[in-house]
Amino acid sequence: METGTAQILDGKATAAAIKAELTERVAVLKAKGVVPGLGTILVGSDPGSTWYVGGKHKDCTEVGITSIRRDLPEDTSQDELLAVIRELNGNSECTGYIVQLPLPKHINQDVILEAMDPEKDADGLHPMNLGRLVANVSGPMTSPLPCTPKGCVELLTRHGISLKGKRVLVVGRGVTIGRPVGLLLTRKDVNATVILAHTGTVDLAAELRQADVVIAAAGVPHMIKAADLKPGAIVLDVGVSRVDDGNGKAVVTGDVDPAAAGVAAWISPNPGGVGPMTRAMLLANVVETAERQAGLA
Ligand SMILES: Nc1nc2c(c(=O)[nH]1)N[C@@H](CN(C=O)c1ccc(C(=O)N[C@@H](CCC(=O)O)C(=O)O)cc1)CN2
Repeated sequence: METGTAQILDGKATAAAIKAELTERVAVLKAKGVVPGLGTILVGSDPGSTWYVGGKHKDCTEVGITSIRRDLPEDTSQDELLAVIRELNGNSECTGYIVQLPLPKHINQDVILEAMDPEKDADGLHPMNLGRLVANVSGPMTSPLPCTPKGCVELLTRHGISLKGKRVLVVGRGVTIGRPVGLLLTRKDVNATVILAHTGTVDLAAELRQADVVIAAAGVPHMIKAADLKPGAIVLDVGVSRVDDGNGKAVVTGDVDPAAAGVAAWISPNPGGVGPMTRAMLLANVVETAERQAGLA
């Protein structure tokens, strides 16, 4: 098998270019007296979630968006969290906000997401906004899209890759990635044919062999091997796991074995692929919402 041929879907460089564009759009908004503000709610002190939230605030500073942080202890009750949600729903400095996921097990994620003001949902995960994605097959989207699915499409588009007529296999049916990415890719502006595989899929190997594009979002380290792929496939490695590097240090690992680069035509590295795009798309959602609120979009 030939090795090392895949071209890289460089999320880091693409996200940097998007952030530069957003910085200009934020300046236009501010000149019109509109100050976009992102709120974050973090419950607990999981190191990954703490790092992601810190990154969101750093990104906001970089592009000129105000940010508001609500960090709560692990034992915060569902009612206490709902009170913070109500506070941000009514906070005029916060034009959009997110609740960092996953939440501790004693809190019902569905109840929390549903309590958010859908017009302030910067993650596109409120059931109203997910419903808008289900309902809207071809018109312009005027509600926020979940950040990782939106980042996948943007990463491909900015590398000149069209999914029209392509057979896309999504591995993973989670609410933040797998399910919404399937909806996004089957809209008429993308026109892909999507197969959504999950733990109940009987013959994943057969599906992988036929897929022109694989979006791996299962969260199982290196589950997709080079030999599983159709030669020339486009591979987006979205899964994030932290594994021991053998010296007691936790390192980020994707769902795709790095040797897959020898078979794929395009591959997103992990880290450095879809992760930075997720961060950039959150900023894009905040800016787009502020532009709509100001009648500029
Ligand atoms: N409310 C939300 N919660 C979660 C989301 C989300 O979109 N909204 N997605 C993930 C976490 N996440 C953002 O919140 C996120 C994940 C990964 C990255 C990223 O840039 N990863 C780096 C590697 C980082 C590392 O070393 O740990 C990369 O891929 O290069 C950014 C954001 C779950 N929760």
